[in-house]
Amino acid sequence: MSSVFGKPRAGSGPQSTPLEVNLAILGRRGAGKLKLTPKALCLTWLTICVVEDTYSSEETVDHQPVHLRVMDTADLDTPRNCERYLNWAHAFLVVYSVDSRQSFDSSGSYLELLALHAKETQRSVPALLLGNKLDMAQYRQVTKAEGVALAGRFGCLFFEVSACLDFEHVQHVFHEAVREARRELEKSPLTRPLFISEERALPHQAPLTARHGLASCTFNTLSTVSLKEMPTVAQAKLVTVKSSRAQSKRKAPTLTLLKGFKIF
Ligand SMILES: Nc1nc2c(ncn2[C@@H]2O[C@H](COP(=O)(O)OP(=O)(O)OP(=O)(O)O)[C@@H](O)[C@H]2O)c(=O)[nH]1
Repeated sequence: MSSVFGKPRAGSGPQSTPLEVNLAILGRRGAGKLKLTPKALCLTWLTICVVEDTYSSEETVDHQPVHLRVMDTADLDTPRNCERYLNWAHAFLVVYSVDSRQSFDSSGSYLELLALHAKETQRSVPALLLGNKLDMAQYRQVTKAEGVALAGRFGCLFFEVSACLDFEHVQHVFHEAVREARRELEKSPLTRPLFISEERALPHQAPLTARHGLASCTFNTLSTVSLKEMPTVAQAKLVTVKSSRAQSKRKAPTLTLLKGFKIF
């Protein structure tokens, strides 16, 4: 095992600045995203939950300290309000459940969305396709070959795992995601600020829904709002943002956050 969750290893001294990696987990309801988050996998992991369902931890991957943030998104059946993760993540884990054809179909929509986003922004963000619930293989609705083929179509790595039973393999996948993100960051070292944008589409851009049949996604918000309008601390103000996870799970419609502060 190349690292210990939550415990920086000997050798990752304070002199080395951790690499910051944001990882978003996408997938249909019930695919196992929450189960896959290290919070669910390892109770000793030091998690800081500031934005609902975004977790962070100090990791060591290939002897390099990494500050890893994981966003467990909560779309219902199709991609929604995507800009909150499209512009935030350095890598994506697209998850389906091997015992659910519907979740596999949704993972195709997510990969399509990511490909469109990469095309529109001219920025490639790595994605990994993950077939979860391998322990349910006797109820398979999706073959491994189909997973391999879908991943091949979008040029992403593919894994089958069981979030319930195989912690080490899941951890390996997270580390692969970090490696993929690191490769991209080395090519283009501009790191994106963690920023919660208000859900507001600019009037001159048609939403993705209209153009590509995907649910309520706009690609433009952060690139125009956060990068140009990132306020100084003195200008920071309270804003209310929607949390789809809160809406779907905890029935709380909104979260109030301090806009302008680096959250972690
Ligand atoms: N057998 C099995 N069940 C799993 C596995 N991963 C998740 N589950 C179960 O599948 C159900 C859904 O898992 P979640 O992690 O909540 O799925 P989610 O994608 O976060 O779903 P939403 O929160 O609705 O978006 C739960 O009952 C989990 O216990 C797995 O690897 N094997």
